[in-house]
Amino acid sequence: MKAGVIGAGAWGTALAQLLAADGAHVRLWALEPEVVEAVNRDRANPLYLPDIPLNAGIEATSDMADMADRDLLLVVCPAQHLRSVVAQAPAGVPLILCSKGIEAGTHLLMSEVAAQAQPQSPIAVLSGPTFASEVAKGLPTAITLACADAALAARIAARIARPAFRPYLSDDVIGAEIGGAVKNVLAIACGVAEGAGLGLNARAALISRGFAEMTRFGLARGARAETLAGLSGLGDLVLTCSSTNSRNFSLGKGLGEGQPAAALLAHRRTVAEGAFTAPVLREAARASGVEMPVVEAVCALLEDAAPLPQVIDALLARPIRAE
Ligand SMILES: NC(=O)c1ccc[n+]([C@@H]2O[C@H](COP(=O)([O-])OP(=O)(O)OC[C@H]3O[C@@H](n4cnc5c(N)ncnc54)[C@H](O)[C@@H]3O)[C@@H](O)[C@H]2O)c1
Ligand SMILES: O=P(O)(O)OC[C@H](O)CO
Repeated sequence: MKAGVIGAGAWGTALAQLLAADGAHVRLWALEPEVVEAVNRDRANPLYLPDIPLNAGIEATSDMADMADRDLLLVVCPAQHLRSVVAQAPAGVPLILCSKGIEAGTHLLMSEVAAQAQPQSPIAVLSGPTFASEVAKGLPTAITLACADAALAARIAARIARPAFRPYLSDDVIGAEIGGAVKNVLAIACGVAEGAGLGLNARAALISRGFAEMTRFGLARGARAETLAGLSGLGDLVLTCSSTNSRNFSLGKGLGEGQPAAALLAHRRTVAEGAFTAPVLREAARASGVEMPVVEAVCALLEDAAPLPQVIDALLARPIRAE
């Protein structure tokens, strides 16, 4: 299968590197002409994945028409741009969605957005605990590959699996997507706990109670509990809530240190998806009557709606209830 990767940020570049590791030709679509030039001329992407020499089989382009001969397209743009990006992709080619988020306004998951933007294209989702730089360096990684069509999932798995990159198959596309979207918001919360010096007990509480929120929301949207407890849910939650390698965790750390959200978000080149997902998730959860107090707290901090001590007090003062 001839693979194309749409989006040359950290994750798209790392996936292109993975796919080209065996000498295969991989075409990488980048928005920025300087990224195309750097990949083709210098075998590097200093803007988004610095210090990683890229494989010779990666050919960058900024022309989406160059993706027309691909058998498989990995879509790796920020979630809020996925609709417009997928609409430009060639029709009918299987799309593997790697973005993590929920679309603002529609509350749709990426697979639902892609199905509207490219109704002829089969869809799969690739999601799990995967820091781009580690995958690009060939460090061991396991990930969920979710697809309603088991035969297509097997074909994709055969194309993307490597000795140190191990996909686990699932037919629960919605569950895989909800885990990836919600964990980014919870990682902001854990970053806040770190930045504010609240301690590791607080972080563990946020991970566990955050996971309860993810599960409530996921079940309400038709996800399966075992998917949420797998790589794309709990696995990614644990990864992203424990390291400043996570952009979402780092954003939260800044908030916890008292820096204003607007300053932290202004002029960012890289994407902290949780900042975009949080208000959409709050809206979607409220609309379906799902309680998500940690998500509500993250929104309050991102919107500068209340000072940090007040947000923490409000979380701690919630009524005692059964776990
Ligand atoms: N970085 C990771 O480790 C990682 C791992 C798994 C999943 N993801 C997900 O992959 C997606 C992409 O993240 P990333 O880390 O590769 O990005 P990044 O933060 O490294 O780079 C930002 C990307 O956004 C693109 N972009 C900016 N404006 C755009 C527009 N108008 N239209 C299309 N693209 C635009 C840029 O070209 C660039 O590719 C996100 O949803 C993220 O959650 C990232
Ligand atoms: O840097 P983050 O917070 O966007 O996390 C990257 C990946 O989603 C981790 O799986």
